[in-house]
Amino acid sequence: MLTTHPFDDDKLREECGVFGVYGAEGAAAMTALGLHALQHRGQEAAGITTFDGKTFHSHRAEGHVAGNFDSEHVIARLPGTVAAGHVRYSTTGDTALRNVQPLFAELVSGGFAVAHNGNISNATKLRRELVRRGSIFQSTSDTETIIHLVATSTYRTLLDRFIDALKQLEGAYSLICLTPEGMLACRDPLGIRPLVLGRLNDAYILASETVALDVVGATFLRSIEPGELVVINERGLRSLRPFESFRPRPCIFEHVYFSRPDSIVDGSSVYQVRKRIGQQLAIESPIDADIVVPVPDSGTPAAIGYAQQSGIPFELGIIRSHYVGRTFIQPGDQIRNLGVKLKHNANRALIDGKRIVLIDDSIVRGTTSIKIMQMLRDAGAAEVHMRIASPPTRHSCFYGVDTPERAKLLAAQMDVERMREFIKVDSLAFLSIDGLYKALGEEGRDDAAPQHCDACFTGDYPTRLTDQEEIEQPDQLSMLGERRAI
Ligand SMILES: O=P(O)(O)OC[C@H]1O[C@H](OP(=O)(O)OP(=O)(O)O)[C@H](O)[C@@H]1O
Ligand SMILES: NC(=O)CC[C@H](N)C(=O)O
Ligand code: SF4
Ligand SMILES: [Mg+2]
Repeated sequence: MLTTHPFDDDKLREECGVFGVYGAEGAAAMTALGLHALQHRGQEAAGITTFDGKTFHSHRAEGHVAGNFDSEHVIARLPGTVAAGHVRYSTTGDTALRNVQPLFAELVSGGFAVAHNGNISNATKLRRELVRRGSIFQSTSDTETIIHLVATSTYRTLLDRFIDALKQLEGAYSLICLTPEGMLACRDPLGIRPLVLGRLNDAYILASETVALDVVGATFLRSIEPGELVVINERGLRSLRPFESFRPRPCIFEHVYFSRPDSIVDGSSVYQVRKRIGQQLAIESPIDADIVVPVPDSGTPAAIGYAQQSGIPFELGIIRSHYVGRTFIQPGDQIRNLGVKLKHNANRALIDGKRIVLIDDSIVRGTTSIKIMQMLRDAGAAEVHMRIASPPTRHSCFYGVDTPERAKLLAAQMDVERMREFIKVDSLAFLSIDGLYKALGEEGRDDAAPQHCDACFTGDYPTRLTDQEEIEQPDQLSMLGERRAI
């Protein structure tokens, strides 16, 4: 099976990606392309469901989009002008075929397929109640609770049932659903996870990120607003606001790490924001050095910004192999420990004798930093000053990002000085939380009403975390899988 990250389990990984097409010939092939552009968001599994006006068709598999959706006969088995697709990194429920999305069920209203990016923070509680009332779950995914809530709602129309279901959810969800009555897509009331709308001739396209619109040649229309529900059918697109309105709290980490730099997220170019983050970092934590070196890939735009602001030359002092992770082998511990060395290599000719400013976007467990640091010393670096383009990651994410448990987050265990000693760098500094908001065009963080979710930095979770509050009863979690932890 083709998967990524076999060498670095337990890291802060990506999340999930969703893609939808309404009203285009070859909707499945288009969805495969869209998912390919979203592959960085989830590499455990991929799936596409289509509707041909009468019947739903589905293909779901573990592994990457390429390899599962690149053959003509797979696409030929997915006819229809309407499609929804998903790439997955699990947050609730194990990595098994039964949890691969889109999930599908036959309801009283006909077929219902759902693709979900996010995580429902009261899924265990909802599931327990549903099971008690007779629901028979087919998966261990939080996403399946949505299907059962729609199925068991006492409202008459499918739309009202769907809204009734959404109102019972807590946490983060960008959803694309296929029904015989059309496509339903929505963002949770705080807009924690992204979702954008595009147009390709007469078709509507929905995607987690604008890069997926670009790949099929669609025009970006706008972001789906936090709390917005769109219904797309043969009469066109209708926008509804089923929730009371809140101040949006979109995920700030999309800008730091998750989204592709060529995407526009909530109106901002990810690349430009990352460059501004680097500039801000240079203002906050200057240092005398010979070269600025990024930890590729995601440290690169911030390093460009740091170099431009400080006037210190930018150099590719570390080269990343793009083939690591694309392997058929799941290695044992001994090989796993070689991981970052296989992935990154010091560009010795450049490093030898130099004072280096090393830029990465984040430190999670510290695995990357420790190995890169050793590599730079071995290559003859005179000094290494590490600058991190985000505040210390001290808390787990419960909104669709597969973070390690809190005990494994380096910054949850140590203060910055101890981290510096642990990583063995000459100096270490993180971007301030206000600096991060400044890079996003704000004056700073509005502590009274924060403009983003930034809980992994601040611990300020914007929703209730019902399942976490009840975690003392471990038998509940055993239903949903093993991976959640505080
Ligand atoms: O402290 P750690 O646990 O090592 O995790 C942090 C590292 O993980 C991410 O990179 P990753 O290698 O996943 O992907 P990238 O190539 O997109 O930067 C992130 O950009 C950091 O480099
Ligand atoms: N990372 C995600 O958005 C995952 C979606 C869903 N919670 C799942 O585990 O399948
Ligand atoms: S906790 Fe962090 S990664 Fe998770 S949604 Fe909030 S900002 Fe994003
Ligand atoms: Mg990295």
